[in-house]
Amino acid sequence: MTRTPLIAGNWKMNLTYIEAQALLEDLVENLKEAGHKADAVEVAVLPPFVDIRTVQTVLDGSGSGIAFGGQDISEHESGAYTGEVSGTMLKALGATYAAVGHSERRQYHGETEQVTNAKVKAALANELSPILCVGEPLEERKAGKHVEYTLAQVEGGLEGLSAEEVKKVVIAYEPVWAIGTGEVATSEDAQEVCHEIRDLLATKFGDEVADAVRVLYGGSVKSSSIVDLMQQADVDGALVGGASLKADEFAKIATYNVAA
Ligand SMILES: O=C[C@H](O)COP(=O)(O)O
Repeated sequence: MTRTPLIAGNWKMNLTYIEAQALLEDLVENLKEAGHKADAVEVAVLPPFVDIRTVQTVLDGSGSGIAFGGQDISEHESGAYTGEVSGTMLKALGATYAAVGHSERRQYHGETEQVTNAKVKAALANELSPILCVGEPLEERKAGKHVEYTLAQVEGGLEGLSAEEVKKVVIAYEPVWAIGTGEVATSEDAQEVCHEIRDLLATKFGDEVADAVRVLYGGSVKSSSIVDLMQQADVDGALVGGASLKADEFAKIATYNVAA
């Protein structure tokens, strides 16, 4: 099984819909100039909810093959949940992905393992691929417990899913200490944990599932670090924050495989 690499840009709480349109138009152009082949490396963006309609309009008919998704999804299907956005709403816009359990959601919005698991299920129920984010804070890494901590999050996020459902999930390993800090985990650090995640998937869901699931690395990824990361056997792409806000830099990351 050959996994198609995925380079996903998480815009976080940045860009008005007008800025989003300009960035995306630049990105489409930069990817074209850099020789991006959508069937070799998949590119996706995760805009703020209010930008998604604009993103859909720019991408529709652009021929870029860029996918998009939500940075979050409600665990509920519909109803009196003020401020929430449902899987049905995202799907209706043509979204492919929904990020779930990002460390910023866990940290600033108190999202528990149970909520994360319910959101993974809500995404799958709406034919969206969840990007399940996991990763340890600095204390856990210092204590040498980073693998244990991260695998517990993977198990929690996938609780109650069938093997067929797990195949549709993308897992993003994002050590919290490397997010937005400029501190990139070494490619060996990324490989160690991504490999353990794949091992866990094999044990729990079988080799076919472990072979199919894409495991990304996230945390201060830049064009200068992507090539080494992508050379690791179990790293299938990147979840990019800050660097996805610059069209030329993000296009460079997404075309790491194109000879200069
Ligand atoms: O979702 C993306 C990650 O939080 C990484 O963000 P960063 O590339 O700004 O460190």
